[in-house]
Amino acid sequence: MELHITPALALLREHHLLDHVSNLTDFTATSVSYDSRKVQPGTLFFCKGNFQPQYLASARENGAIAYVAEKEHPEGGDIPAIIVRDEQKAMALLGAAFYGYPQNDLFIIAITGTKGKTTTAYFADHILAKSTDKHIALFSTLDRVLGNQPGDKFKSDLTTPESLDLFHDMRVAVNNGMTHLVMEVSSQAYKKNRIYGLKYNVGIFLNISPDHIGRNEHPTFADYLHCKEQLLVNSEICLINAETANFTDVYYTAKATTQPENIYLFARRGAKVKLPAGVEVDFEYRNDLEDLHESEFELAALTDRAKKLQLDNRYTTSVPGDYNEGNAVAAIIASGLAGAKTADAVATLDHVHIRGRMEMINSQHHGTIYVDYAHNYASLKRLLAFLKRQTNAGKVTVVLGATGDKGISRRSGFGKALTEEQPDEVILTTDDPGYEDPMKIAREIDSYIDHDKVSNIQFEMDRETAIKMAIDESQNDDIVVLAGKGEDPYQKIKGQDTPYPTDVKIAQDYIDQLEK
Ligand SMILES: CC(=O)N[C@H]1[C@@H](OP(=O)(O)OP(=O)(O)OC[C@H]2O[C@@H](n3ccc(=O)[nH]c3=O)[C@H](O)[C@@H]2O)O[C@H](CO)[C@@H](O)[C@@H]1O[C@H](C)C(=O)N[C@@H](C)C(=O)N[C@H](CCC(=O)O)C(=O)O
Ligand SMILES: Nc1ncnc2c1ncn2[C@@H]1O[C@H](COP(=O)(O)OP(=O)(O)OP(=O)(O)O)[C@@H](O)[C@H]1O
Repeated sequence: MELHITPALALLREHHLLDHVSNLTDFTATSVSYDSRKVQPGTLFFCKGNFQPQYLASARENGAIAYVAEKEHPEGGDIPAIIVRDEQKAMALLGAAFYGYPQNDLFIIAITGTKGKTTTAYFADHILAKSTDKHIALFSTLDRVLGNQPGDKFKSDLTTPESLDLFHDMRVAVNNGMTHLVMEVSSQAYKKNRIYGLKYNVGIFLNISPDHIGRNEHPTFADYLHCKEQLLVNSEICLINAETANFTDVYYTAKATTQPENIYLFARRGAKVKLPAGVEVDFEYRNDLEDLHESEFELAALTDRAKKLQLDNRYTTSVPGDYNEGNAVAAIIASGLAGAKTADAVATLDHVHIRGRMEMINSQHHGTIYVDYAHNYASLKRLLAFLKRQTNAGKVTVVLGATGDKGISRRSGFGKALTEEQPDEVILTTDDPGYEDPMKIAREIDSYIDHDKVSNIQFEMDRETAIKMAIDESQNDDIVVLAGKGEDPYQKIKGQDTPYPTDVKIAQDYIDQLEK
């Protein structure tokens, strides 16, 4: 891989990003990096984010051949300085060019939404693994999978990687023979222009509700919505959940750049959807059976173009929860648009397992324990509403805390969801308190709970003890929900990722100990 200065400057000019160049020489970069510690001779270095000038000095020492920045830095010495109007945009464009536009060799399904991205991504990944004979790459919050060898799979640090990492990983996937990619797209990725210029074959918009609003994330809900909608602007085919909040706004954003015949809508049968005149729902689904272990639903095409995909069928998913039916439907349709057949979905959706999403631990005498990543109002509300509908379920106990230093609105959100859904017992505990006092966070959540509706509330700041308390107090048909942490093997405390065994391990070990 390489990038010559002439096409690099032409690309930046074309996008109106080039301000000026100093110390111009003829060079070809043989590496690109935004991290001075990874610079090697021949690297084009990007000064981005919380950049410190000394990083540029050390990049030069390590052999940087030129740098891209929003202003000149004396530490750059006499190497070429490419001064741009937007560093992140420039980095994304030059990154794609350096890695030879790997996106052109992939059918890309991109997924956004406040909730359900990871679940939908795993559903689509399973369907497409079958239909493409495992030529499918996955960029998710949990894992990044670039091929089928053991070394091609690793844990993700970000939901949507930094642009240079994104295009690098796409290139590796293409070189590994992958033909399709399923990727989650976070609103931050648009905010930070990590995916500037990237186009998708199919873009899925699942839902939106207030989240990720605050310091270091989005200043307002409008900004959050705007960032999420950029996914549709960049998609050749748009697939939208007609039940999403802000639907009209979302639909017209899609329509601004996509012909209406390439915008597909789906909704649950009977859902109250408000569509603009002349716009129809293309697919509807209806639940046939839901229980605590799986969901069975029927998908039906309503419009002629939807019928052409031949996806009408009854499907079973192994991840319970009515909201996961919507996620599965999105995955089935998107995969169908990528060439998968209904049989590929039927054969795969009933054995998808996603770490930290409705992970179920069965016990003989202490009910069923669910570990679920529900960590805001929308997800906790949907989860508890689903569990409440299971008529054979006994007492429901919820163990949860809220993160410190960010997502402050989640505290009132939890209080609201608990008040509305009224579990029998709540144990407030610790969940990534950061620099805050977990007891203070717990008291704040408690202050938003209506105690006339939910009266059995306990405080136990040691999460392991809280989980054991919930299990001790449950029996037979009872349900214990361990919410918020999902599969995290750490607690974020005072800037450190403090090792934590995971909710699943604690619960499973304790059940094993109680029932051996
Ligand atoms: C606010 C934000 O987007 N921050 C991201 C950003 O940080 P940054 O650019 O400021 O980088 P930094 O780590 O402070 O360092 C500054 C620069 O100096 C460089 N450096 C640093 C040290 C050194 O010795 N030499 C050197 O060159 C670094 O490589 C970097 O280029 O770029 C980093 C990667 O280069 C990310 O890890 C970091 O994400 C932080 C950790 C983060 O938590 N981001 C969250 C908010 C996020 O993006 N989340 C979304 C999901 C949430 C959603 O759904 O919206 C996600 O996509 O994961
Ligand atoms: N469509 C949905 N609507 C509401 N809640 C959902 C939906 N899908 C999943 N959830 C809930 O949200 C939690 C997180 O799901 P998932 O990881 O699929 O979403 P995500 O969009 O990737 O989340 P995040 O951005 O927080 O990583 C699940 O554990 C579940 O409780």
